[in-house]
Amino acid sequence: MSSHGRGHHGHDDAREATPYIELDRAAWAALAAETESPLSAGEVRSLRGLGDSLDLDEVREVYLPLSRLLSMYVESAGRLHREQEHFLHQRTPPRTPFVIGLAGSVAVGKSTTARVLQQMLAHWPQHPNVALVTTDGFLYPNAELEQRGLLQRKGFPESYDRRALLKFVVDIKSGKDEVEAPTYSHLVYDVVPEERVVVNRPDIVIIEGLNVLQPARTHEDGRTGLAVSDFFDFSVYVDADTRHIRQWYVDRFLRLRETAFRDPGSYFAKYVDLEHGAAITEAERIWDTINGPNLTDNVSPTRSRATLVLRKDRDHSVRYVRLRKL
Ligand SMILES: Nc1ncnc2c1ncn2[C@@H]1O[C@H](COP(=O)(O)OP(=O)(O)O)[C@@H](O)[C@H]1O
Ligand SMILES: CC(C)(COP(=O)(O)O)[C@@H](O)C(=O)NCCC(=O)O
Repeated sequence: MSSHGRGHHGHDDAREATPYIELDRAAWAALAAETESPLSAGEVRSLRGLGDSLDLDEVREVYLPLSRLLSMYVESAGRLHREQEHFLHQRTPPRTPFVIGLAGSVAVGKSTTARVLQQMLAHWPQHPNVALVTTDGFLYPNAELEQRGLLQRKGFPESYDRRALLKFVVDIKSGKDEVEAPTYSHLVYDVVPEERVVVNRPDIVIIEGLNVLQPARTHEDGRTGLAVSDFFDFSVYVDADTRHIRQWYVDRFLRLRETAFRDPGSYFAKYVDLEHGAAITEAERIWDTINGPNLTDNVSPTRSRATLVLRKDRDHSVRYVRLRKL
C-alpha cells in the first residue's frame, strides 16, 4: 500500500471509491527486497543493452517486482485450470498460453518494457517460454493505407487489419499449436509480407501495441464484436505526461538520425541531411499531426481498462504503480 495509506483503513467515501490500488514508488520498490531476482547481476546488466539508458536500479526496483506479480497471476491461472478440470470431472484441453497485453503511446517505452519483462519472466522455471509479438505487423501495407486515405493515420485503430489481429489472438487462446503473425519493418516503413513470426504454444505471450486495449467496435447494425483485449489474462498500460512522451519521441528521432536512418535502405534516409533544428521541427510535426492526436483520441482513453498502469516521470523512472483491486 502507498505510504499515505489511501483506501487502507476503510474510510473511503464515495468520492474516493476506486477499483484500483495505488503504490507510490517507495512502496513498490520496497517489494524488490522481498523478491529474489531470477537474473544474475551479469544478466541484469546485459538487459541494459536492450534499452539505450535503462537504469539498473530501475530494473531491480520496478521491473523485478512487476515480473514477480505477473508470475503470480500466471501460476494462479494454472491452479485455476487444474481446479476447474477437477470440478468438471473430465479432462479438459491443456491450458492455453497466458496472454499479457501491453499498451501505451508511441515512444512511451512499450518495446523496452516488453523486452525486459520477456527476459525476466523467461527466467522463472514455471514458465520458461515467453513470446513477444508487436501489433505493427498487422498494419495494412502502405499501398492499402494509401488507397484508404490512411497514410497519415499510421497507428490509428483503423490503420490495422483488426480482424486478422483478433483471429491471431483467438487462435492463441484456442490452444492452437502454431500461430503466425506478420511483421513490420521500421526500416522500410512497411509490413514485410514474406517474414512471419511463429508462436508455438509458449507459456506466456506478450502482445505489445498502441491499440491493444481498444474496446470492441459497434457495427452499423448495432452488433458489438470482440476485441483482442477480451482475450487478455493481464494488461499493462505504460503511461507518462504527454509533454514528456513528445520529448522522448523527438529525442529518439534525433538518435535514429545518427544510426538507423543512415542505412540507405531506410525510408527515413531523407532526414539524414536535415540540419539539427530542421530535424527537430520535422519530428515535432510528425508528433503533432499523427502520434500526439492518436494518443489523445485513441490510446489514453484505454488506460483505465488496464489491469496495471506504470506511470513514468520525465527521466523514465516509474513514479507510481496502479493495480486493479481483486
Ligand atoms: N525504462 C527506460 N529507461 C530509459 N529509457 C527508456 C526506458 N524506456 C524507454 N526508453 C527510451 O524511450 C524511447 C522510447 O522507448 P521505446 O521502448 O522505443 O517506445 P515505444 O515502443 O513505446 O515506441 C527510446 O528511446 C527508449 O530507449
Ligand atoms: C508502427 C507504429 C504504428 C506502432 O505500432 P504498434 O506495434 O504499436 O502497433 C508506430 O511506431 C509508428 O511508426 N507510427 C508511425 C507514425 C508515422 O507515420 O511516422
